[in-house]
Parts: sequence; C-alpha cells; structure tokens
Amino acid sequence: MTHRKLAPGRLVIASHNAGKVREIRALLASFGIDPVSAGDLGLPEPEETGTTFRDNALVKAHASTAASGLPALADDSGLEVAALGGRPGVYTADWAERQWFEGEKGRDWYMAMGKVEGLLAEQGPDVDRSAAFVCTLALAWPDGHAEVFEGRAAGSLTWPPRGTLGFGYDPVFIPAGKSLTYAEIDPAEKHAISHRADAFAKLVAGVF
Ligand SMILES: O=c1nc[nH]c2c1ncn2[C@H]1C[C@H](O)[C@@H](COP(=O)(O)OP(=O)(O)OP(=O)(O)O)O1
Ligand SMILES: [Mg+2]
Repeated sequence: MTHRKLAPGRLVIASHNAGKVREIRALLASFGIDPVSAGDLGLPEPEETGTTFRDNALVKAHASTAASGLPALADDSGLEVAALGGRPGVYTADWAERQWFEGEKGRDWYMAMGKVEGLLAEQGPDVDRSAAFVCTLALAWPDGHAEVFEGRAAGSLTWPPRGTLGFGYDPVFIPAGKSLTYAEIDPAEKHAISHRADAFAKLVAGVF
C-alpha cells in the first residue's frame, strides 16, 4: 500500500465518542498534528452499516473527509470475548443503550458490561474469561484514498467493574500481564499498551 505523508496541520478525528477523541488527541500530541473532532465541526454521525471494524472505520473516515474536505482519521473498535465466540465485537457500542445522563446523551456502559458478564456467568464458574480489545484506524484523504491499520490488546474480563478512568468497557478489562483494569491505570500507561496504541504505532510508521 502506498502511504501518503500527513503534513502537520489539520486532521479531523472522525469520532463522536468523547473518550476516544481524548485518547486519539493524546496519541497525536507528539506529532505536531492539530486535530479537530467531527463533533467540533458539527459533522453528522454516519450509520455504521458495515459488518467488520474495517468497513465501519472506512465509512466514518470517508464521511468526515467528504463533509470537511480535510484528511480524517476514524477508529472502529470493540471487545471480542473468546467464550462468546468473539461477541460483542463490531457491535460493542450497540450493546450499550443510548441514554441521557445529566442532560447529555451517552451510553449505558454499566448495563453493557453486565450483559457480557451475564452471558459469561451462564457458562459456569470455570468459563474462559479471556478477551481482546480491537482497534481499527482508517485514514481517509480528500482525494478518496484511504488506508487502514489494525491493533489488538489481549486480556481478561473481571467482575465487578473497577476504576473510574478511561471510558466504555475499561472497568472490566485487565490487560494481559497486569492486575489492574484499564480504568484503574494512568491514561499514559493505557496509551503505552492499548489496542488503540498498537494501531496507532502502525499508522505512525506508515504516514508520519
Ligand atoms: O479503549 C477502550 N476502552 C473501553 N471501551 C472501548 C475502548 N475502545 C472501544 N471500546 C468500546 C466502547 C466503544 O463505544 C465501542 C466501539 O464502538 P465504535 O462504534 O467504534 O465507537 P463509538 O460508537 O463509541 O464512537 P464513534 O463511532 O463515533 O467513533 O467499543
Ligand atoms: Mg460508533
């Protein structure tokens, strides 16, 4: 694949998830890239009609670049639970219902984590609790070219949820070789080991 080099300047983060946008901003900070989020620009949130992380990341990246005329970086990610045959996978966000919290629209992550745990519990106390977070980044250019980078982080699920940092399913995910959840470790430490950091390292090698 031919990579284009991203010049320091404007880039759209094609995500409406505040937790993700915060992480991507932190990961971009050291590269002189000045990102603006799709939400900041008032860009619409496209429907994620794909059945793979790759397809959805491309849908989101192309939608933002078409609407803004700027290169756009999208992230489609999710949790694959081994004992659930890889579910919720590409449907990870959908398992958390949209709800209003303190006047802001968000998702009910506690309910979603409970749903995963309920399905694991049905398989008995010795169920395999291993899981992996997946992150697929798509970078789309105004001329229609796009490239995709995939990252993974292995780990296991714990219950009940622990920690208040991060976002989404972080309170139940313990990365491999660690004892604390993603929501209990410093954001900088999450950025050193996460699925998003893994995908990001490949993006950096390709386009920066
Ligand atoms: O580091 C993570 N820590 C915890 N949970 C995570 C993480 N990474 C992805 N996840 C979960 C939550 C997220 O909502 C879903 C991805 O769904 P996904 O469609 O890619 O994102 P989204 O709908 O929340 O925002 P958007 O599409 O606007 O980028 O997987
Ligand atoms: Mg989404």
